[in-house]
Amino acid sequence: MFHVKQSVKEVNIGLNVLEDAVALYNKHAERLEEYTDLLLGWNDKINLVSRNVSRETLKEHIIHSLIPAGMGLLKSHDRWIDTGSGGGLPGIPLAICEGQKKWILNDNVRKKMRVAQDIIDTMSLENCSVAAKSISLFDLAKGDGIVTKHAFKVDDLIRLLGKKPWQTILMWKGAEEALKEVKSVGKNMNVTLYRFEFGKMNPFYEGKALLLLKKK
Ligand SMILES: C[S@@+](CC[C@H](N)C(=O)[O-])C[C@H]1O[C@@H](n2cnc3c(N)ncnc32)[C@H](O)[C@@H]1O
Repeated sequence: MFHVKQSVKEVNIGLNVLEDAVALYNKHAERLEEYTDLLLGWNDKINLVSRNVSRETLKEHIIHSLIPAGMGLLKSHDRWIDTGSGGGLPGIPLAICEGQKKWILNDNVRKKMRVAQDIIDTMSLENCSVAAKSISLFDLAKGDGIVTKHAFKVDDLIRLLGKKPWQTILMWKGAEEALKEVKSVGKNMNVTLYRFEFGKMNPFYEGKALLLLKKK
């Protein structure tokens, strides 16, 4: 069968973007560290992030979650669904730092969403709620944007969304897997890959990227 290749706009993202995310972290450090404490406490009981994750690595995950805020990529929607959220990444850090927007954490594992709800209640995060079900069963509204960090293959997520009125999907992914996976998606969307080029001093980000899908 003849396949027309999905065209992908590739953009290299420099260190200034990481510096912006670190500055955003520092601005909200107290609340983000409160979240870190709660997540570390729960992670001993339920596997939310990798077992025995250090506080330092968790800080990297949180800064990683904040990167699109500094890039202005969240401006397009007032409500975002974080699907495959697990322990609340990237949704909870974004809800803390982007307080004027609404955030819904979604995961199909109920016990993870019970933890997320407990964190939301403990922190009184009023712009954040949970939906414990498969994203395929979530009632997506027309103006909703979707964020998802290392949770789905591109075509799986698009298949799970089916005929829902999605417009923007922002995925935290490995750059090469993203390029491979995006080949099989339809031509009815604009695709941009933002590669993190933060240098050897920041090995956590090596090979990582943000993939932005926008329906035409
Ligand atoms: C690898 S974890 C990623 C967690 C988090 N985003 C992070 O970066 O730490 C993937 C998550 O996707 C969830 N998941 C898998 N299929 C799903 C579906 N159909 N709907 C919602 N969540 C799903 C899993 O339960 C799991 O918690």
